[in-house]
Amino acid sequence: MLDFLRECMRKHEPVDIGKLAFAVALNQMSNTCLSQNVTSYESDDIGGFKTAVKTLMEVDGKFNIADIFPVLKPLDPQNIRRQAKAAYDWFDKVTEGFISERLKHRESKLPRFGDMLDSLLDYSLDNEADFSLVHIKTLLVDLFLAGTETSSNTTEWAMTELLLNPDMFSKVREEVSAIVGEDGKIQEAKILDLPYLNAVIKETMRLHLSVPLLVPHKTETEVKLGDYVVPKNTQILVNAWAMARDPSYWEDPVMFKPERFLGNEIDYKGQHFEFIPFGSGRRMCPGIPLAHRVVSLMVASFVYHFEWKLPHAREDMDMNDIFGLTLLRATPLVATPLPVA
Ligand code: HEM
Repeated sequence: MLDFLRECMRKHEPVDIGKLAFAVALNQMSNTCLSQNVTSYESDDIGGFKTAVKTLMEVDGKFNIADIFPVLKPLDPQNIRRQAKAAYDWFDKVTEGFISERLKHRESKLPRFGDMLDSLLDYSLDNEADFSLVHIKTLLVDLFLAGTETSSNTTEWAMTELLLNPDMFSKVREEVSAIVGEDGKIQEAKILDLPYLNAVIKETMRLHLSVPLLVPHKTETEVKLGDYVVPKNTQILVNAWAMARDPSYWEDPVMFKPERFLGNEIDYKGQHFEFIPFGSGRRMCPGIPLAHRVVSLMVASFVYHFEWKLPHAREDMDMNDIFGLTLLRATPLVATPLPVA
């Protein structure tokens, strides 16, 4: 990532920060699962991944009239099922390719990668009836979907706020400088110990909640909640976005103020219900440690290694978002990296 940004700096080329963060988050995930990069920033549409993820986040977040009138289901009047199917088919094909490539590699008796895919295949060999290649494929697709746009989107919003607030940008840089080793590299192991950076990430997740209504849940039994009785099989949407802006919990709720997270214990691990960007309870996000690390490292790297020039005045920054399962910036954040003075 840094080499690419230095090249852009040399050529005075602007960078689509969200797209770059998406490519980095995707490769980070593919390296964990498959020990390989699956894309690069230059590749068109991030090798097809970006469109597939975007389509699924858009259609999964749409109000589907067929949920209210099931008789309409076969007609798919909003084209939701057809679009989702095309994107899932694309993902299935790509993921099947990764798995069959690995199976060939294992047959050839070359050294193992020892990564997540190898572990899943080992487990599947011993438990084929319960855990087949289809399960592995589904799990990989889930991880690629759940762990890419969420992380890149949070990074893009954090950078948007920092570029709009130069004092905050400088504070983050100053803090990160303290954990740069003699080789000039940010020491990853120390990245989570930076209180101000941490506060910036939390405040970004509060104000620009990546998954505003969390993932839809369904009651397995009838549930009593206060004075309400929720029948079995009801679809539940939790408006975490509204909770994170509720003025009875937050002072100046629509202002970006990382300081609100300094000197207190409020975090996103599902115990502070006014702030649940990763959900809460049994089905909350299992990717929190990874997400926190990846987003922190990207933001720290962008801020520490470069100055950034926007193509417009700060006041002209478009702060609108597009609603879907994830809350994306309506206008991609584009800026040109410059050398640090
Ligand atoms: C900033 C980044 C991320 C955000 C904001 C985020 C947010 C969420 C949210 C809100 C949910 C639904 C929770 C609920 O409905 O109660 C979820 C589920 C999930 N997330 Fe994340 N996530 C992020 C990154 C990741 C990463 C990096 C991974 C992969 C390692 C991941 C894997 C998952 C999975 C597998 C689920 C489904 C869990 C289940 O249904 O049991 N997420 N995430």
